[in-house]
Amino acid sequence: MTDSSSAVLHSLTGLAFSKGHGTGNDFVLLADPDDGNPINSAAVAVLCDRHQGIGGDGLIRAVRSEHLPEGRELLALAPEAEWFMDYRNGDGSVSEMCGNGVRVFVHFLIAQGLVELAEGQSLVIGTRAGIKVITRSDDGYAVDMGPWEFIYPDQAAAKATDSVVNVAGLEVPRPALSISMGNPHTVVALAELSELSAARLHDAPEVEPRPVNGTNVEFVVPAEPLVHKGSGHITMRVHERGVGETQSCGTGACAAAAAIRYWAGQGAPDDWQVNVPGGIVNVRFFPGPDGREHVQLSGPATLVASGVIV
Ligand SMILES: N[C@@H](CCC[C@H](N)C(=O)O)C(=O)O
Repeated sequence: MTDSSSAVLHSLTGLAFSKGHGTGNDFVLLADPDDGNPINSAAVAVLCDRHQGIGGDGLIRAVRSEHLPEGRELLALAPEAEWFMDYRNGDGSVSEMCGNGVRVFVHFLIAQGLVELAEGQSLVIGTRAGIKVITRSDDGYAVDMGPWEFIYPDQAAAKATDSVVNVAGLEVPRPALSISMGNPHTVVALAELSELSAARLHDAPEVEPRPVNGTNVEFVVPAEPLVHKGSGHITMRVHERGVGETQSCGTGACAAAAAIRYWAGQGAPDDWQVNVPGGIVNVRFFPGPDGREHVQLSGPATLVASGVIV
């Protein structure tokens, strides 16, 4: 352990944490209702380190919205959004949104006794991508992720793709489509599962043009046939901004389904099953209460451990 990471860990002695995941996308979870332990990026990186810390793709701090400037803005719109998901990537960088994280966050709030939520009930929470409504079901949580958007709407409308991605393991650059789910994504469709396995996602793929704040990159293979029993089926791997390859990415699954559905054209289904290395998540497109098309993400949430930094 380096002197600096050991000093960072030492400064966190006594901090209680939990560890959880959603389809293998794993998080360190901290309950900090009154913002008594604001955490900096160095501490996040040490806690998320898989060899010298607890290990996780990201860190989620549960804090009351009233304590953060971005939370207070949301409270003005939705006073019921008491809890804010303060999400960081494993390298310490801040992201606007995490789709798997939001389910695990709500599961953690319930386990900590900070909220009560029975099956069929919904909770409104704050995130850096706005308020989200989460409904508990018998096997997990369904989240209204809000509308999806093209990052480059003019190019997407004109050419159906707007970017080019180079990744180790695949010989030629691939066309791609960049989609925002509150956070940025660039989706590449591949023809074969063998190509999906060949892609080497240890290092970040090169994306041109690169969205200003970077991007998460999804590689997707549509099933053959694409639609089975009324749902679209796709298989996905992802390289996450600020993390590397992960077992799953909820916002990435939404962006991937949106891109494949857009490319499939009229008649493409609203329901999608997205197979990721860590399991399955489901995506549904539906008319939102604001008149725009919204995306619902559903899947499991699991807590695996709790402990204290020594
Ligand atoms: N794994 C998350 C996305 C986490 C944030 C992402 N790495 C970013 O920087 O935008 C998900 O499940 O959505």
